[in-house]
Amino acid sequence: MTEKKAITETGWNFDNSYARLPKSVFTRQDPTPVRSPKLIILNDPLATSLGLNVEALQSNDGVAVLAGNQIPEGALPLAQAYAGHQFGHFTLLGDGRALLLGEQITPPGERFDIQLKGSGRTPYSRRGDGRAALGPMLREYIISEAMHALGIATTRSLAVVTSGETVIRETGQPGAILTRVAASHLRVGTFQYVSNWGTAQDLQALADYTLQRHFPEVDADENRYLFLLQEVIKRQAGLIAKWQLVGFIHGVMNTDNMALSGETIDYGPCAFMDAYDPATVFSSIDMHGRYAYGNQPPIAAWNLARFAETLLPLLHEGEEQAVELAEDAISDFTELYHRNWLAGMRGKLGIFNEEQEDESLIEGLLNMMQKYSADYTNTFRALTFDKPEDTVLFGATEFAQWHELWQARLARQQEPKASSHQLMRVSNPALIPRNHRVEDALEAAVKQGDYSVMERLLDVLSSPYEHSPEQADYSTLPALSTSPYRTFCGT
Ligand SMILES: Nc1ncnc2c1ncn2[C@@H]1O[C@H](COP(=O)(O)OP(=O)(O)OP(=O)(O)O)[C@@H](O)[C@H]1O
Repeated sequence: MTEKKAITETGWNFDNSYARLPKSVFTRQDPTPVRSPKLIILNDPLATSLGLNVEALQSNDGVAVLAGNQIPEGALPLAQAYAGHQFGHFTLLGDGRALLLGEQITPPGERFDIQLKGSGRTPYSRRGDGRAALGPMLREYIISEAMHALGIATTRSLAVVTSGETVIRETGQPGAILTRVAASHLRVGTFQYVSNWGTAQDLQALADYTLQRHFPEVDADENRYLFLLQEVIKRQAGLIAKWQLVGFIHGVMNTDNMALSGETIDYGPCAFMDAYDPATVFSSIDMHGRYAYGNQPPIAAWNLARFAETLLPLLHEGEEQAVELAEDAISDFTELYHRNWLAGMRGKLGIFNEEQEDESLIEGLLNMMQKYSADYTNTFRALTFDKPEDTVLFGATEFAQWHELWQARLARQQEPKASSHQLMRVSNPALIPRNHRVEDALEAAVKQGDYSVMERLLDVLSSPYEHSPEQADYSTLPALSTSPYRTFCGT
């Protein structure tokens, strides 16, 4: 299927399978060249794993590709069409400031989307300028790479280049382009677009493409499209559980930001929770807490129901039967999610086997953490190292009781204490990208052109489970502030 392409010195080896889909799902569009591209950061390990040559990528020609000023051989830039429910309201969207160059075929034959974000206007730009500012692109770079290091499926960041141009947001900001790497950029919103504006054939072609790309193991004898729905549900159940387990708040779980691959996508207003509180919201535009930490699982189910709706004509020719199949699949999400979450929580508490009361043990801890505003990450870390005195819970009567119950629970399993400790070490990160640390890194980078703060932060975030003394500084909490931390849809 993959055409043979000449491999350039940089190692780019493009195919563009998306361009073989019906024309209604994309528009061919070249990037708009920028004035003077400058490489700010390059992800060397990721580049190498993609089969790219780091030195060649850093050369003028290499950077020109990352800026959209040159199109490498075999690439066929295009803007993807998609729609989406944004805060519940259905809207026509599409890549308004991003272009898919194609898929890099790595030496072992894997396929990854290479997308430039901030590469100029497209037919889907609406009133936008098609550009991105340096701060939000570096923020996406930092947090997506931190998520990857935490072991959470995510789009990756290959590079950020500045454009030498100013973009106007509230003030003038340095313009930048992020190179995003993804298993694909197929979203729930891609299906919503085709379901609304494409033909039945377009929808089937898109579903077949998605199956081939992400679920090639589909059995010829089964209902392929039901399988697609069930597999997407499974991946999301696993993904959202992982978000909850590390306290990640996506912030803008619109249907256009749910990737069918099961990767986390769109790092605009996301942030990690400090003190445990299910009502935590960081996004400045999320007035009613639709995307609060505790709402993420039901919102994922809601988004998946929108996905299922698009598949109805493919699930069964009878409408009633199709709806029944879709409803059954969607109703599995809650149970699947819960199973993933519970398994992860057991790991965070060093528990290997299953007991009926585990859930109430976990809830007991979370309730106390909420009551005393205990830091989510640091509480689990303190328990990992058996240092309850490091938490604000220490001293509370209910904590002493809970601790006793927990210790008794650990004593009831066969595994020795050392094994529990080891399980907790690999289940509880010492480090998350703390909001104040990310802000400090961005401020130094954008305001002073000093990238050293960000580089050091990226370095420690690359091994979040290491629990080394050198990292200790990065797990301290921000100074108390009267105004809560706020994020903005990154532009
Ligand atoms: N400056 C801009 N110019 C044109 N379109 C834009 C601009 N900023 C955002 N958009 C478009 O608005 C929509 C919502 O934006 P949002 O910030 O959620 O996405 P994004 O961060 O640009 O993209 P992605 O979801 O791919 O990470 C998207 O369709 C996006 O392409």
